[in-house]
Amino acid sequence: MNLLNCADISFFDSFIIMGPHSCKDYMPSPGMATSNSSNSLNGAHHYEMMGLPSTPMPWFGMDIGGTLSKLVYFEPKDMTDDESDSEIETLKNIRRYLTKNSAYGSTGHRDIHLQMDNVEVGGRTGTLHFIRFPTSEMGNFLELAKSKGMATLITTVCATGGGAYKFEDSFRREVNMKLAKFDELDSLIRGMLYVETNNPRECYYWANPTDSDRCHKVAYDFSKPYPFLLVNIGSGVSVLAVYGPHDYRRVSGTSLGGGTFLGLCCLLTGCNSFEEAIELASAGDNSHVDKFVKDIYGGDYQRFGLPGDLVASSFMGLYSFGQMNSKEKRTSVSREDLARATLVTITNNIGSLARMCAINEKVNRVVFAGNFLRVNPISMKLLAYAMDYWSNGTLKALFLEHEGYFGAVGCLLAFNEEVS
Ligand SMILES: Nc1ncnc2c1ncn2[C@@H]1O[C@H](COP(=O)(O)OP(=O)(O)O)[C@@H](O)[C@H]1O
Ligand SMILES: CC(C)(COP(=O)(O)O)[C@@H](O)C(=O)NCCC(=O)O
Repeated sequence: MNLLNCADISFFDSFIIMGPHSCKDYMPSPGMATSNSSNSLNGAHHYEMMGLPSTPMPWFGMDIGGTLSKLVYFEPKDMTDDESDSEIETLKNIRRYLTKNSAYGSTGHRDIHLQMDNVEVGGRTGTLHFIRFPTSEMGNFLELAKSKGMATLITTVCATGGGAYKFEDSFRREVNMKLAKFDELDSLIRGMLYVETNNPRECYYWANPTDSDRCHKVAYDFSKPYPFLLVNIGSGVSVLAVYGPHDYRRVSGTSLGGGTFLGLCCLLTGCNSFEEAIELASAGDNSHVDKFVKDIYGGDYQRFGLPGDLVASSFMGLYSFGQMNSKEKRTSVSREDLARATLVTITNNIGSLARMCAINEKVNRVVFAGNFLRVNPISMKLLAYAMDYWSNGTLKALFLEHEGYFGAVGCLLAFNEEVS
């Protein structure tokens, strides 16, 4: 298993043991570090005694998506001396382990730049930490948990995303852990509204998106958010029309999403990761691959307002007869160009769907979220331009710093509200 090495086992041990409610149910297995546990108050009991909300620490929210699992960890910072003294050693170890490291094995990462300090969750003040790992590692994660004797533990973790359903039986079977499941789109909206409210620079737009010298991010005041369209670009794409905190509809979606980009890009270029795919695309030129309106019309298609530099047909440039025949052109095109063309194709298609949905729903703000936009300014700028251009300036594309983490935050909040 790649996700974990020996040093990391404590992270996942900790995670499995210490989901919400776990202190109450926690039974240490032989050999575990529990030096203080015998004479410590358990979490739930302790908080009740202190008059604090009864959800025991640690607090995790997990969003198990089609590609990535997102884990949000709340680190309390308002602990009294009494509370600190009586905290069991395992909890201290978890906090230390999670907050001192930024990488967990070769595929687990903490996005330190996204950390949110001094936020309030469930009546407590603390820090939110943002961690992700590939969902493809989940089987190994459970395997490891089992091999560590976790099956004897009874604990509950709040979870959302398709994986909360898909892996529910495996969690119960392998580690005897219950998942408190929350709907992913409810969680997405709840988390997004919470993070946006708590981070003044969360929401932004791209000014001058087509001018590389003048293009820059500008903070956007999203304090009066409704109505808006929320386009979540994960493995696939969901489009939600949001009219209030609990009032929304899933109006559309497409299977051509972030997963499609990554899959096609790996096939076409031989790349092996999202980061590599984006790096290739950044150095590529889709005009070597796509066919433009001007390639067909010799200029603009004026009657219907299609500019000559609009892609008329994605990837078709590879097969057209210009100076070279198609076979030569195919072999002369670079991996970078193919990656760029794939990125542009997927992004434009999502932009087009978003625009149609916005018109249908009569909204003028389109918020894009999801990890497809991670380290991906090319797509953000394309979406920003497309929304603006095709709406004659009436539609605004907005983006969010915490891109793919809202579902995990939302289910953490929902769980705490439900319990307290
Ligand atoms: N490190 C990464 N590994 C894989 N995909 C990534 C990574 N970073 C960004 N992505 C992109 O994000 C998409 C997944 O987005 P996410 O919002 O996490 O969706 P899901 O919930 O379906 O996993 C991938 O399909 C890919 O396009
Ligand atoms: C099924 C999903 C909600 C799962 O969410 P994801 O893990 O992709 O973030 C999403 O992939 C989706 O909306 N797909 C598009 C399906 C469609 O409308 O064609």
